[in-house]
Amino acid sequence: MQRLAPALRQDNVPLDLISLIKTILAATKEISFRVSQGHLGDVMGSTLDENIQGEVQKKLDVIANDLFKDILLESGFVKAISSEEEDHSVAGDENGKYIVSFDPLDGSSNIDINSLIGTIFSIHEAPTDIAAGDDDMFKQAGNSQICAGYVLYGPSTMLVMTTGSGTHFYVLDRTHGGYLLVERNVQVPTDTQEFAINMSNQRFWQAPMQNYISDLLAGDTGPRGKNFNMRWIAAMVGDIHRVLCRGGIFTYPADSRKAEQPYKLRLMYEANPMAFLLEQAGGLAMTSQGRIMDIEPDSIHQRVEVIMGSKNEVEKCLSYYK
Ligand SMILES: O=P(O)(O)OC[C@H]1O[C@](O)(COP(=O)(O)O)[C@@H](O)[C@@H]1O
Ligand SMILES: [Mg+2]
Ligand SMILES: [Mg+2]
Repeated sequence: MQRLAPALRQDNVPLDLISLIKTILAATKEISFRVSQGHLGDVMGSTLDENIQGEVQKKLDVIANDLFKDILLESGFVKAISSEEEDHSVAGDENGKYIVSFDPLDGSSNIDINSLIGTIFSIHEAPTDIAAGDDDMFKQAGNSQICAGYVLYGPSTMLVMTTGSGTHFYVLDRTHGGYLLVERNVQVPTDTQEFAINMSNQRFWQAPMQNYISDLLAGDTGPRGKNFNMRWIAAMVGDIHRVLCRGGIFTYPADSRKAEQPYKLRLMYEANPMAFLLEQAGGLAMTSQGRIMDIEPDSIHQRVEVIMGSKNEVEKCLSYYK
Protein backbone atom coordinates (compact mmCIF):
# COMPACT_ATOMS: atom_id res chain seq x y z
CA MET A 1 0.00 0.00 0.00
CA GLN A 2 1.37 3.38 -1.03
CA ARG A 3 1.78 6.11 1.59
CA LEU A 4 0.18 9.51 1.11
CA ALA A 5 3.23 11.61 0.12
CA PRO A 6 4.56 9.26 -2.63
CA ALA A 7 0.98 8.92 -3.95
CA LEU A 8 0.67 12.72 -4.17
CA ARG A 9 4.11 13.09 -5.75
CA GLN A 10 2.94 10.58 -8.39
CA ASP A 11 0.19 13.13 -9.19
CA ASN A 12 2.88 15.87 -9.42
CA VAL A 13 1.50 17.71 -6.40
CA PRO A 14 3.91 20.52 -5.35
CA LEU A 15 5.88 19.82 -2.16
CA ASP A 16 4.46 22.73 -0.17
CA LEU A 17 0.91 21.67 -1.03
CA ILE A 18 1.80 18.15 0.18
CA SER A 19 3.02 19.75 3.42
CA LEU A 20 -0.24 21.68 3.79
CA ILE A 21 -2.29 18.53 3.17
CA LYS A 22 -0.24 16.66 5.79
CA THR A 23 -0.91 19.52 8.23
CA ILE A 24 -4.66 19.19 7.70
CA LEU A 25 -4.46 15.43 8.09
CA ALA A 26 -2.53 15.69 11.36
CA ALA A 27 -5.60 17.42 12.86
CA THR A 28 -7.92 14.71 11.46
CA LYS A 29 -5.89 12.01 13.23
CA GLU A 30 -6.45 13.79 16.55
CA ILE A 31 -10.18 14.12 15.83
CA SER A 32 -10.39 10.49 14.74
CA PHE A 33 -8.90 9.45 18.07
CA ARG A 34 -11.20 11.75 20.10
CA VAL A 35 -14.26 10.50 18.20
CA SER A 36 -13.27 6.86 18.72
CA GLN A 37 -13.17 7.53 22.46
CA GLY A 38 -16.83 8.66 22.37
CA HIS A 39 -18.20 9.53 25.82
CA LEU A 40 -14.71 8.87 27.24
CA GLY A 41 -13.29 11.55 24.93
CA ASP A 42 -15.61 14.31 26.21
CA VAL A 43 -16.84 15.00 22.67
CA MET A 44 -20.55 14.50 23.22
CA GLY A 45 -23.19 17.16 23.80
CA SER A 46 -23.71 20.82 22.93
CA THR A 47 -22.20 24.13 23.97
CA LEU A 48 -24.40 27.12 24.88
CA ASP A 49 -23.17 29.04 21.84
CA GLU A 50 -24.68 29.57 18.40
CA ASN A 51 -22.60 29.90 15.21
CA ILE A 52 -23.22 32.39 12.38
CA GLN A 53 -25.51 29.77 10.77
CA GLY A 54 -27.88 30.12 13.73
CA GLU A 55 -27.09 26.54 14.86
CA VAL A 56 -26.24 25.60 18.43
CA GLN A 57 -22.64 24.45 18.28
CA LYS A 58 -21.82 20.93 19.39
CA LYS A 59 -18.77 20.47 21.62
CA LEU A 60 -17.06 18.56 18.80
CA ASP A 61 -17.80 21.35 16.30
CA VAL A 62 -15.75 23.68 18.51
CA ILE A 63 -13.01 21.14 19.36
CA ALA A 64 -12.50 20.30 15.68
CA ASN A 65 -12.64 23.93 14.59
CA ASP A 66 -10.01 25.00 17.12
CA LEU A 67 -7.73 22.09 16.17
CA PHE A 68 -7.84 23.00 12.45
CA LYS A 69 -7.61 26.71 13.01
CA ASP A 70 -4.58 26.50 15.30
CA ILE A 71 -2.61 23.99 13.25
CA LEU A 72 -3.30 25.78 9.92
CA LEU A 73 -2.62 29.32 11.14
CA GLU A 74 0.67 28.24 12.73
CA SER A 75 1.78 26.29 9.64
CA GLY A 76 3.08 29.22 7.58
CA PHE A 77 1.46 27.75 4.42
CA VAL A 78 -1.88 29.49 4.90
CA LYS A 79 -2.73 33.14 4.25
CA ALA A 80 -6.19 32.73 5.77
CA ILE A 81 -8.84 30.18 6.69
CA SER A 82 -12.62 30.22 6.56
CA SER A 83 -14.72 27.80 8.55
CA GLU A 84 -18.39 26.97 9.08
CA GLU A 85 -17.79 27.81 12.75
CA GLU A 86 -16.11 31.23 12.18
CA ASP A 87 -18.18 34.33 11.39
CA HIS A 88 -15.45 35.69 9.11
CA SER A 89 -12.19 34.45 7.58
CA VAL A 90 -9.21 34.43 9.95
CA ALA A 91 -5.83 35.80 8.89
CA GLY A 92 -2.78 33.57 8.85
CA ASP A 93 0.63 34.30 7.33
CA GLU A 94 0.61 37.27 4.92
CA ASN A 95 3.03 35.30 2.71
CA GLY A 96 1.03 32.10 2.88
CA LYS A 97 0.50 30.58 -0.60
CA TYR A 98 -2.86 28.96 0.11
CA ILE A 99 -6.28 29.57 1.64
CA VAL A 100 -8.37 26.80 3.19
CA SER A 101 -12.16 26.62 3.64
CA PHE A 102 -13.39 23.84 5.88
CA ASP A 103 -16.35 22.26 7.63
CA PRO A 104 -14.57 21.00 10.75
CA LEU A 105 -17.33 18.59 11.68
CA ASP A 106 -19.94 17.56 9.13
CA GLY A 107 -23.02 15.67 10.28
CA SER A 108 -23.15 17.32 13.71
CA SER A 109 -26.60 15.87 14.46
CA ASN A 110 -24.99 12.40 14.34
CA ILE A 111 -22.34 13.02 17.03
CA ASP A 112 -24.46 12.13 20.06
CA ILE A 113 -25.85 8.97 18.40
CA ASN A 114 -22.37 7.66 17.52
CA SER A 115 -23.16 7.72 13.82
CA LEU A 116 -21.20 8.80 10.74
CA ILE A 117 -19.48 12.20 10.85
CA GLY A 118 -16.59 13.81 8.99
CA THR A 119 -14.48 16.82 8.07
CA ILE A 120 -14.59 18.53 4.65
CA PHE A 121 -11.87 20.83 3.22
CA SER A 122 -11.21 22.87 0.09
CA ILE A 123 -7.92 24.55 -0.90
CA HIS A 124 -7.38 27.50 -3.28
CA GLU A 125 -4.29 29.55 -4.07
CA ALA A 126 -4.14 32.75 -2.05
CA PRO A 127 -4.59 35.94 -4.07
CA THR A 128 -1.61 38.27 -3.61
CA ASP A 129 -3.58 41.50 -4.05
CA ILE A 130 -5.96 41.02 -1.08
CA ALA A 131 -4.86 41.34 2.56
CA ALA A 132 -5.09 38.33 4.90
CA GLY A 133 -8.35 38.37 6.83
CA ASP A 134 -10.37 40.00 4.04
CA ASP A 135 -13.25 37.61 3.19
CA ASP A 136 -13.01 38.72 -0.46
CA MET A 137 -10.06 36.41 -1.04
CA PHE A 138 -12.39 33.45 -0.60
CA LYS A 139 -14.72 34.60 -3.37
CA GLN A 140 -13.23 32.15 -5.87
CA ALA A 141 -15.35 29.71 -7.88
CA GLY A 142 -15.09 26.00 -7.16
CA ASN A 143 -13.47 25.40 -10.56
CA SER A 144 -10.28 27.05 -9.22
CA GLN A 145 -9.90 24.63 -6.29
CA ILE A 146 -6.47 22.95 -6.34
CA CYS A 147 -7.36 20.31 -3.76
CA ALA A 148 -10.51 19.08 -2.01
CA GLY A 149 -11.33 16.22 0.29
CA TYR A 150 -13.13 14.82 3.25
CA VAL A 151 -12.24 12.54 6.12
CA LEU A 152 -14.98 10.14 7.19
CA TYR A 153 -14.82 9.09 10.86
CA GLY A 154 -16.53 5.72 10.47
CA PRO A 155 -15.68 2.12 11.37
CA SER A 156 -12.42 2.98 9.64
CA THR A 157 -11.20 6.53 9.20
CA MET A 158 -11.05 7.23 5.49
CA LEU A 159 -9.64 10.13 3.47
CA VAL A 160 -11.14 10.83 0.05
CA MET A 161 -9.20 13.48 -1.85
CA THR A 162 -8.46 14.98 -5.26
CA THR A 163 -5.80 17.38 -6.50
CA GLY A 164 -7.22 17.35 -10.02
CA SER A 165 -5.75 13.98 -11.07
CA GLY A 166 -8.67 11.76 -10.13
CA THR A 167 -10.35 10.98 -6.80
CA HIS A 168 -8.52 8.56 -4.53
CA PHE A 169 -9.42 6.64 -1.36
CA TYR A 170 -7.04 6.37 1.61
CA VAL A 171 -7.44 4.59 4.97
CA LEU A 172 -5.86 5.71 8.26
CA ASP A 173 -3.64 2.82 9.28
CA ARG A 174 -3.73 2.82 13.07
CA THR A 175 -0.66 0.56 13.29
CA HIS A 176 1.73 3.21 11.87
CA GLY A 177 -0.55 6.23 12.11
CA GLY A 178 -0.49 7.28 8.43
CA TYR A 179 -2.99 7.34 5.57
CA LEU A 180 -2.42 4.58 2.99
CA LEU A 181 -3.75 4.67 -0.58
CA VAL A 182 -6.34 1.88 -1.07
CA GLU A 183 -8.04 2.90 -4.33
CA ARG A 184 -6.90 5.19 -7.16
CA ASN A 185 -9.19 6.94 -9.66
CA VAL A 186 -12.53 5.94 -8.19
CA GLN A 187 -15.31 6.04 -10.82
CA VAL A 188 -18.98 6.73 -9.96
CA PRO A 189 -21.37 4.41 -11.88
CA THR A 190 -23.31 6.52 -14.43
CA ASP A 191 -26.65 4.95 -13.54
CA THR A 192 -28.24 4.10 -10.19
CA GLN A 193 -31.38 2.92 -8.39
CA GLU A 194 -30.58 4.67 -5.10
CA PHE A 195 -31.50 8.20 -4.04
CA ALA A 196 -30.80 10.32 -0.96
CA ILE A 197 -33.00 13.22 0.13
CA ASN A 198 -34.59 14.28 3.43
CA MET A 199 -38.12 13.13 2.61
CA SER A 200 -39.60 14.94 5.60
CA ASN A 201 -39.23 18.22 3.66
CA GLN A 202 -41.25 16.95 0.69
CA ARG A 203 -44.20 19.38 1.00
CA PHE A 204 -41.79 22.33 0.92
CA TRP A 205 -40.00 21.35 -2.34
CA GLN A 206 -40.56 23.01 -5.72
CA ALA A 207 -42.80 21.18 -8.21
CA PRO A 208 -39.98 19.73 -10.39
CA MET A 209 -38.39 17.99 -7.36
CA GLN A 210 -41.80 16.83 -6.13
CA ASN A 211 -42.45 15.25 -9.55
CA TYR A 212 -38.98 13.73 -9.87
CA ILE A 213 -39.16 12.06 -6.44
CA SER A 214 -42.73 10.82 -6.87
CA ASP A 215 -41.67 9.13 -10.14
CA LEU A 216 -38.82 7.43 -8.25
CA LEU A 217 -41.25 6.28 -5.56
CA ALA A 218 -43.64 4.95 -8.23
CA GLY A 219 -40.84 2.58 -9.19
CA ASP A 220 -41.62 -0.09 -11.81
CA THR A 221 -45.30 0.90 -11.76
CA GLY A 222 -44.36 4.42 -12.93
CA PRO A 223 -42.61 6.20 -15.85
CA ARG A 224 -39.13 5.17 -14.64
CA GLY A 225 -40.04 1.47 -15.03
CA LYS A 226 -37.66 0.37 -12.26
CA ASN A 227 -37.61 0.43 -8.45
CA PHE A 228 -35.44 2.86 -6.48
CA ASN A 229 -34.18 2.48 -2.90
CA MET A 230 -33.70 5.39 -0.48
CA ARG A 231 -30.90 6.19 1.98
CA TRP A 232 -30.32 9.26 4.22
CA ILE A 233 -27.36 9.32 6.62
CA ALA A 234 -27.93 12.98 7.62
CA ALA A 235 -24.23 13.61 7.12
CA MET A 236 -23.20 14.80 3.65
CA VAL A 237 -19.82 13.06 4.01
CA GLY A 238 -21.57 9.73 4.57
CA ASP A 239 -24.12 10.13 1.78
CA ILE A 240 -21.51 11.30 -0.75
CA HIS A 241 -19.12 8.52 0.26
CA ARG A 242 -21.85 5.96 -0.51
CA VAL A 243 -22.38 7.62 -3.92
CA LEU A 244 -18.62 7.48 -4.65
CA CYS A 245 -18.56 3.81 -3.62
CA ARG A 246 -21.62 2.49 -5.49
CA GLY A 247 -23.36 5.35 -7.30
CA GLY A 248 -26.52 7.19 -6.40
CA ILE A 249 -28.06 10.64 -6.45
CA PHE A 250 -27.79 12.95 -3.43
CA THR A 251 -29.89 16.09 -3.31
CA TYR A 252 -30.69 18.87 -0.87
CA PRO A 253 -33.07 20.91 -3.01
CA ALA A 254 -34.52 24.35 -2.50
CA ASP A 255 -37.44 24.39 -0.07
CA SER A 256 -39.88 26.92 1.29
CA ARG A 257 -39.43 26.24 5.03
CA LYS A 258 -37.68 29.60 5.41
CA ALA A 259 -38.50 32.06 2.62
CA GLU A 260 -35.26 34.03 3.20
CA GLN A 261 -33.13 30.84 3.17
CA PRO A 262 -34.28 28.33 0.53
CA TYR A 263 -31.06 26.28 0.64
CA LYS A 264 -29.34 24.24 3.40
CA LEU A 265 -25.85 23.25 2.30
CA ARG A 266 -22.91 25.68 2.10
CA LEU A 267 -21.10 26.37 -1.18
CA MET A 268 -17.51 26.93 -0.01
CA TYR A 269 -16.92 24.06 2.42
CA GLU A 270 -19.61 21.51 1.53
CA ALA A 271 -20.89 21.75 -2.08
CA ASN A 272 -17.68 22.87 -3.88
CA PRO A 273 -15.30 20.27 -2.40
CA MET A 274 -17.84 17.46 -2.94
CA ALA A 275 -18.42 18.70 -6.51
CA PHE A 276 -14.67 18.56 -7.29
CA LEU A 277 -14.44 15.01 -5.90
CA LEU A 278 -17.51 13.81 -7.82
CA GLU A 279 -16.54 15.39 -11.13
CA GLN A 280 -13.04 13.90 -10.84
CA ALA A 281 -14.78 10.53 -10.38
CA GLY A 282 -16.98 10.93 -13.48
CA GLY A 283 -20.09 12.16 -11.64
CA LEU A 284 -22.03 15.43 -11.92
CA ALA A 285 -22.57 18.19 -9.34
CA MET A 286 -25.28 20.71 -10.22
CA THR A 287 -27.94 23.10 -9.03
CA SER A 288 -31.16 23.25 -11.07
CA GLN A 289 -29.58 26.30 -12.77
CA GLY A 290 -26.08 25.03 -13.61
CA ARG A 291 -22.71 23.56 -12.55
CA ILE A 292 -21.97 24.12 -8.85
CA MET A 293 -18.24 24.76 -9.45
CA ASP A 294 -19.03 27.63 -11.87
CA ILE A 295 -20.88 29.64 -9.22
CA GLU A 296 -19.12 32.94 -8.42
CA PRO A 297 -19.43 33.14 -4.62
CA ASP A 298 -20.65 36.35 -2.99
CA SER A 299 -20.18 35.34 0.66
CA ILE A 300 -18.17 32.75 2.57
CA HIS A 301 -21.25 31.13 4.16
CA GLN A 302 -23.39 31.20 1.02
CA ARG A 303 -25.84 28.28 0.66
CA VAL A 304 -26.74 26.47 -2.56
CA GLU A 305 -29.07 23.87 -3.96
CA VAL A 306 -27.34 20.53 -4.42
CA ILE A 307 -28.11 17.79 -6.96
CA MET A 308 -25.11 15.48 -7.37
CA GLY A 309 -24.01 11.92 -8.11
CA SER A 310 -24.36 9.43 -10.98
CA LYS A 311 -24.20 11.33 -14.28
CA ASN A 312 -27.28 9.93 -16.05
CA GLU A 313 -29.48 10.14 -12.96
CA VAL A 314 -28.51 13.76 -12.24
CA GLU A 315 -29.30 14.63 -15.86
CA LYS A 316 -32.64 12.82 -15.49
CA CYS A 317 -33.46 14.86 -12.36
CA LEU A 318 -32.52 18.11 -14.12
CA SER A 319 -34.80 17.25 -17.04
CA TYR A 320 -37.74 17.80 -14.65
CA TYR A 321 -36.65 21.45 -14.26
CA LYS A 322 -36.66 22.03 -18.06
O1 LIG B 1 -30.86 17.53 9.18
P1 LIG B 1 -31.10 17.33 7.73
O2 LIG B 1 -32.12 18.23 7.14
O3 LIG B 1 -31.34 15.92 7.38
O4 LIG B 1 -29.74 17.78 7.04
C1 LIG B 1 -28.61 16.96 7.01
C2 LIG B 1 -27.54 17.73 6.32
O5 LIG B 1 -27.08 18.76 7.20
C3 LIG B 1 -25.69 18.59 7.47
O6 LIG B 1 -25.54 17.89 8.65
C4 LIG B 1 -25.11 19.99 7.59
O7 LIG B 1 -23.77 19.95 7.93
P2 LIG B 1 -23.20 20.29 9.40
O8 LIG B 1 -23.50 19.13 10.26
O9 LIG B 1 -21.76 20.49 9.13
O10 LIG B 1 -23.87 21.56 9.86
C5 LIG B 1 -25.17 17.79 6.29
O11 LIG B 1 -24.04 17.05 6.57
C6 LIG B 1 -26.34 16.86 6.00
O12 LIG B 1 -26.37 16.44 4.66
MG1 LIG C 1 -21.58 20.20 7.07
MG1 LIG D 1 -20.26 21.28 10.29
